[in-house]
Parts: sequence; C-alpha cells; structure tokens
Amino acid sequence: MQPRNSPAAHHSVAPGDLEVLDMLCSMPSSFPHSGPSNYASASSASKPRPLSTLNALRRPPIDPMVLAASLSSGPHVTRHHFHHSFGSGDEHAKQSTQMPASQRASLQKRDEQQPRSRKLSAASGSYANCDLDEFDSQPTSSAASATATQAAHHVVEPVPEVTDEERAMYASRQAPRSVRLQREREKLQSLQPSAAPSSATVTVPASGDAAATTTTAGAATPVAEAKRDEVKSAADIRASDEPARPDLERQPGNLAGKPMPMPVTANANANAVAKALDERKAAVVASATPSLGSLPAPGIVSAAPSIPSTPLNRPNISSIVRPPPLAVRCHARTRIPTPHGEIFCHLYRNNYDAKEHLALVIDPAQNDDDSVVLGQDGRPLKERSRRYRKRALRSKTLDEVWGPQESEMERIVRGAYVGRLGPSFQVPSLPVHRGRDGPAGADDDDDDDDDEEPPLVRIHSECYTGETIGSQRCDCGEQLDEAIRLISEGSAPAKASAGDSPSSHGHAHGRARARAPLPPRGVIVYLRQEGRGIGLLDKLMAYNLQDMGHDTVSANILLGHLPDARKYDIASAILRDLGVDECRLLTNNPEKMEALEAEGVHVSERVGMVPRVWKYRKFVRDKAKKKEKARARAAAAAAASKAKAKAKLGDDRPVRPRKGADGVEASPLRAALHHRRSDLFSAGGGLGGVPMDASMISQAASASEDDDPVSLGLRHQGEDVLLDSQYASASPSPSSSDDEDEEEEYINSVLRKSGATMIGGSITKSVELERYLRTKVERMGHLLTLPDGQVHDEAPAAGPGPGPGPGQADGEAEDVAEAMGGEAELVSQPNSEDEAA
Ligand SMILES: Nc1nc2c(ncn2[C@@H]2O[C@H](COP(=O)(O)OP(=O)(O)OP(=O)(O)O)[C@@H](O)[C@H]2O)c(=O)[nH]1
Repeated sequence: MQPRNSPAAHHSVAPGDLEVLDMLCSMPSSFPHSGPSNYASASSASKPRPLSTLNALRRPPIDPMVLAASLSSGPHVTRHHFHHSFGSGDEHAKQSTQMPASQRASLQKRDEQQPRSRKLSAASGSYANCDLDEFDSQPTSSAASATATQAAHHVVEPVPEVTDEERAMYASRQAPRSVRLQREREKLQSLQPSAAPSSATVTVPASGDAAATTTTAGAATPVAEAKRDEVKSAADIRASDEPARPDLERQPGNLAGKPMPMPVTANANANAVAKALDERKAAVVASATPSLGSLPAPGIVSAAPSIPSTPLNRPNISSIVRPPPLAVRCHARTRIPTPHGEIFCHLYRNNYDAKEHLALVIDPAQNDDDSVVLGQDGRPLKERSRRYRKRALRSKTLDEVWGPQESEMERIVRGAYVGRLGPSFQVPSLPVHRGRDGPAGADDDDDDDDDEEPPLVRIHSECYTGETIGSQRCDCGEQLDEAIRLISEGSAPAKASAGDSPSSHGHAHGRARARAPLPPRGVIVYLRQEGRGIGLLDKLMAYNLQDMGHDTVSANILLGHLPDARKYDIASAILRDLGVDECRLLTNNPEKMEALEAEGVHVSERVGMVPRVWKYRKFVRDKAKKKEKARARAAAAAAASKAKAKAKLGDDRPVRPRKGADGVEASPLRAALHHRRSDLFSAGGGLGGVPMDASMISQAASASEDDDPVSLGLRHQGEDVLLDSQYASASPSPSSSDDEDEEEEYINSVLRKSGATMIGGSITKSVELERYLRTKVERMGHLLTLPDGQVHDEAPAAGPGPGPGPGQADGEAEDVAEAMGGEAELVSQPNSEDEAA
C-alpha cells in the first residue's frame, strides 16, 4: 500500500514541474520567503538595502533540494488554510470530517434524484455544513423530522470502505469564501434600517471570531450607519482570512484581545498630575516603610495604558486595513546588580508581537550618591541639572503619567522612581521632558556637552543555548557578557566614520585613552528573537542539520526560513523611548546598522565585536614574539658573558644547570606554575583566586621560555590567560608599548570579572564556533576579518553537502581543537580584525 503522504500518492513530477523548477532556480531573488513581511509596517527589514551591505550574501539562491521537496510534498498549505482544521490539536481535525469520495459520489447521485433543502443536502463533512454549531443548533424542521424518523427506524446508512486515495488529507470547518461572503451579505441585509425593529437592541456579529457589537437602534442613527459600514468592510476583509492566532492570544504577556483603558494623554495631564505628585511626595518621603495597605490593588497596578490595537488584537477593524504605527511601552524597570555593575532592567511590550523585549540600561549616574540628595523642593538636586536630564537614559513611557488616579506607590512599584530606591527613599519620577531646554526651572550646566559621546548600544538577540548553558556553537553568551562589560567600563572608543571601516574596541580604547574617560552609559536591547527569529525549536533542528554538514545559512533555508528572519523596528522604538536617537553600535552585522538608521536612530560609530578567542590568540602570539625577542637578547648576552668569563679564567668546561631530585632541571617558573595550579584547583578553580606570590612571579619572569603556561598544557579556558596576565603584570617590561599594556589590561579585566552570563569572563571556543563565525563572515556579510590560516583548512567544509561521518568529524574536531588550543597554531593566529583596524 502506498504510504499515505508519499509524493506519489498525489501526483508524479511532470516535465512542466521541472521547467518551473529550472526557472525558479535561475532566479536568485525569487526565494519564496523573501516576500513582504506578514505584517505591513515601515519595517526596515523589508526595505531595499544597498549592495554595500553584501545583502546579496544574505539572500542566497534557492536550494533546489528545498524546492524539489516542497513540489513533491502533496497538497500545499496556503494562507486560505489557516482557518481550516487539520493536523492535531483540534477536535475536528483528529478525524477527517470530510466524507470519502465514494460516499460523496453516491450522495450526489441521490441529491440529483431527489433535490433537498440546502441544509439537508449539506452532507456531513462538506463545506456547506462547515459551521457545525449552526448546523447542529438550528436544524430545519425537515432535517429534525428526518433525523427523528431515522432514529425511530434505526436506519443506519452503510459507510463504504475508504481507500487511502479517497481519504481526505485535510478536514475543513470553514466554508468557501463565496459562501461566507454571501452569508455576511445576508446578515447585513437583515440589518437594514427598514427591517430593524423600531426600538430594540441589535447584536451584530462582525464576522468569524470578532467580538459582537451591540448597538441600540432607535432609527438608523449615524453611529449605527457607521458601525454597519465598519462591519461590512470588516466582513470583506475578514473574508480574506486574516490568520486567527488563538495560540498567540493565550501566550503570557500578550496584549492581544485584552482591552485596556485608553491612555490619558500625557501632555494634557502631565502637569496637573506631576503637581499632584509633588504635593504628595513629602508624605511618601516621610513614610519610612510603605505599608501594604498603601499598595494599590493588583488590578490597578497592572492597568497600564493601552497601546493601539493591532491585527493581533483584532478589536479594531481599521487596524486590519492599515496597522497602527508601532508603539512600545515600558511596563517595569528594576535594578539588577551584576558582576559588571548595576543594570536597570526594563521590560517592554508592544503592539506588533506578543513578546516581552528587554532593555538593559547601564547608567550609574541615575543611582549614585548624588542621586539621593534632595533639594528644598523635596526633589533630587540632580534633577535640576540640564546635563543630567539630557544624558539620563530614562523611559518616556514608563515615567509618563498613566492615569489621573495613579498613585505614587503605583509609579514606584513599576519602577518610575528616581535615585536609589530604599526603605526610606522613595521618590516617584516626573514625566520625562526631552530636548535641550529641559523642564522649567532646570539649571544651566557649566559643562559644554557638545563633546558628549552618544551611548554605547548593543542590539542582542536571545540565544537560550549560548546564554544559559554556555553553548560553544555560537558566540552569543560571550557577546552579551562582553557588551555589558564594555558598556560598564565606560571609556569611550575613538570616533570613527560611521559604517564600514572595521574597528575593534581594543584599538578604540587605545585611542580613547588620550581623552577624558566618560562614565558608563549605554543600553543593551535584548530582543526575544531566538535563533535569529526562527525560534528555539527550529534552531535546535538547524543544529542537527549543521551536524550533518550544513552551515547556519543553509540549515535555516532547509527548514523554510530566511537566513536571518529578524527585524529591528521594535529595538529602534525602544531606543527612542529611552531617548537614544544617536548611538555607537556594538556589532559586526551591517543589517543592524541599516535597520536602526532606517528607523531614525543614527549610528555614529560601529564598534566591532571581536570574538574573545581571536583576541586571545593575538595576545598569545604577541606575547610569544616578545619572549622570542627577549630570549634572543638574553642568549646573546649570555654568550657574550660566557665568552668573557672563559677568556678571564682560561677555563673551557661547560656550565651545567642544577637539577632537582627527580633529575629534571629545576625551573622557577615550573615551580611557580605548580603552586598556582594547586591554588586554582584547591580553591575551586575560581579565576579570581589567590594571586601568585610576587617573588615566585619575579623568578618566573626570568625563567626559561619553554615553561610558557600554554605549552605546559594548562589549558582550561581562561586559566592559562590568567597565569599569563599575572605573570606579565607582575613583571612589566620597560619596553612594552601602550598597546601591549592595554591588551594585558583587557585580559586582566575580563578575567577578574566572573562575567554576567554562563560564559562569564571566559572564552568560547570550538570547531563549531569557528565554522559559525566563518559562515557569518562569508555568507552573511558580517564585518569581521577572518584570521589568516583560519581553521577551515583543517575543519570540515562549511556549507551544504555531505558532511563528515561521525568518526571522521571526531578526528578532524580533535585536529582543529588542537590547532585552536595548541601552542604552534595558537601563536600563528593573528587577530586580523585588530590588524585591519
Ligand atoms: N537559526 C540559527 N540561529 C542561530 C544559530 N546560532 C546562533 N543563532 C542565533 O543568532 C542570534 C545571534 O545572531 P548572530 O548572527 O550570531 O549575530 P548578530 O547579532 O547578527 O551580529 P552581531 O551584532 O555582530 O553579534 C541569536 O538569536 C542566536 O540564537 C544557528 O546556528 N542557527
């Protein structure tokens, strides 16, 4: 028997199919998923991009395998299927409600012989009775009597046997569009003013699952007219099958379908409410401990102002025609202490998707000692500084007044407070005033803030595997940690022309040192776009495809996705809400820069994200070079002094080094490393462990170069660097340049911190990571320069095609791991990103 879903069960490939396939394959831009986005927005992702972005790399030609698979997979699902029930999960879909072909044919024959009413002729499973509730609940009298008669005589129609070919693939509960339109027309006609009762309450179901609208119709009022028009247009629009997404509506945090009170226009009420808040402020400050009784009822706390309805919400019919502009609202802000310092975590909702995106704001000025000094008016003195008000990264939507009844405690609990919140310090914030002029009464600062650097910003996409379990398949965890570290560090990278010249933070720091360091100030927008927008499930499947030899791009395509399905319009809106209309962006991805620019957030500078493992290799290589030079100098000096001594004593006996008890030459560094290693392991292996004894280090500094920590095989990520950096910092070389010092500082500062993510301050490195980075550079146009002699020579080839067998992959993986961790290869890997800069 033919398998039910086998291609041959549906059709065989005709020559015409092959022609279509050829044609599609020859059109690189015809990839079926590259059409407009499923929600019409001014999204940057759907705008044409200049070639400079290497956009072409992101839109590879169609994979013929995908096309062939989809052409032969049988009946296709179109947008018209969205309201149909098929697959599991729906009661109607568990079993086909469509009648087998043979049975339908016999019924049709019977219909022809004895025509019946529409409802009766609607055989079970046919489109005409798709609205089962209607069919069941309103049986016509003849149908009812027919059923009664059948029951009385126990007449059971024999069900013919069903072959696989006859069995329907999909069971639909939805009528054809023409039938639905006809029904809507009939309903509308029944609502005509003449037909309407003179004074009655009429319920007008809009369509499908749209909410019923109730209106009191005396005569045909203009409101009723308008409502009817609205309903009619809705019916027409709904007939085109806007996909119903009950699953989305049920998601936690989704705003869809949850009507909220209309927002009070902040401008109109802000002053009045702010005044009221000011008046009540003294009472709040005076009360040391808030009593539970002063907390508003939970329902009231959560009653955030609504944002415009959307196609997802679907209460507003006009929104289906033209979605409202994207709106984001910060619902909560709280302080999170991290190893890199304090971060204000902001939770945002929006009217485009059901996700809760985050903004991690690093702006210690909002929380420092000065921030709790109050002026005579009872407000923090800082607030009077125009510079502070301009620089402070505060959410406008969070700080604005949400309603006239809003209490101070409501504001404070959601995070709309200023200064450092504590048991005795609770000052609600005032609505944000943007712009140079600031609020009335703001003091002029003597600082000229024209030289102000824009904040450092990272747009980070969620990566469960990288951020929580430390996946070494990608650099996401490391990048998140690095971004927090860089922003918290606060020194300003040098200005560079925005855009294409690759820069690295390493170099930027070097140039920035000449300028006064700026306090930390920046934002990480954490977008819930797991797996570059395809979701965790598909990302996990993509990893399996990658293990079979595909790269991250072709794996996505094989799963029916774009190589990168992300959008950045929500990120831009969040930045604008925080008052960021210009930023220095931490990224290698040109698409992010373009997207922000397109959304009105100017990127004044790109700050590159160099993988730590590449930085580390450069560090080790430079160190080896330095040692090589020192060794040559020392050898020359030793030879000279030996020759001198010989000449003096007239003695030509060789000078042998002393040996230890085991017969091995006693090396101070070896002894020092032995101690250090036991320190690391006995003290739990923490990177911030007890430093080496200074005397040991100074001995080590003069030891043989063969005792390099790396060559000694102490290769746990970071530990080798820790030893190296301690070694270096304990014995500063008078000849070291600023840049070298800076590298060491970098390594030190990274490793002294335990890091903010699972990756922490350590390094991500693996064969998969190298392949991933390479694909991002070569196929996705990321602005990173691959190191020379990249591991692809040794690693399994990236890209589609037969991958290595498990054994083979293991062997190669070992080689590459050796190449990445081994001494010789390590020092031969330059950090070309840094060099390019
Ligand atoms: N589909 C897919 N997504 C991945 C894979 N590896 C990581 N990701 C996701 O990719 C996202 C990070 O994007 P990247 O392309 O690594 O980097 P980027 O953010 O575009 O660029 P940078 O700003 O330079 O870091 C996260 O959402 C990860 O979950 C993969 O193999 N397949």
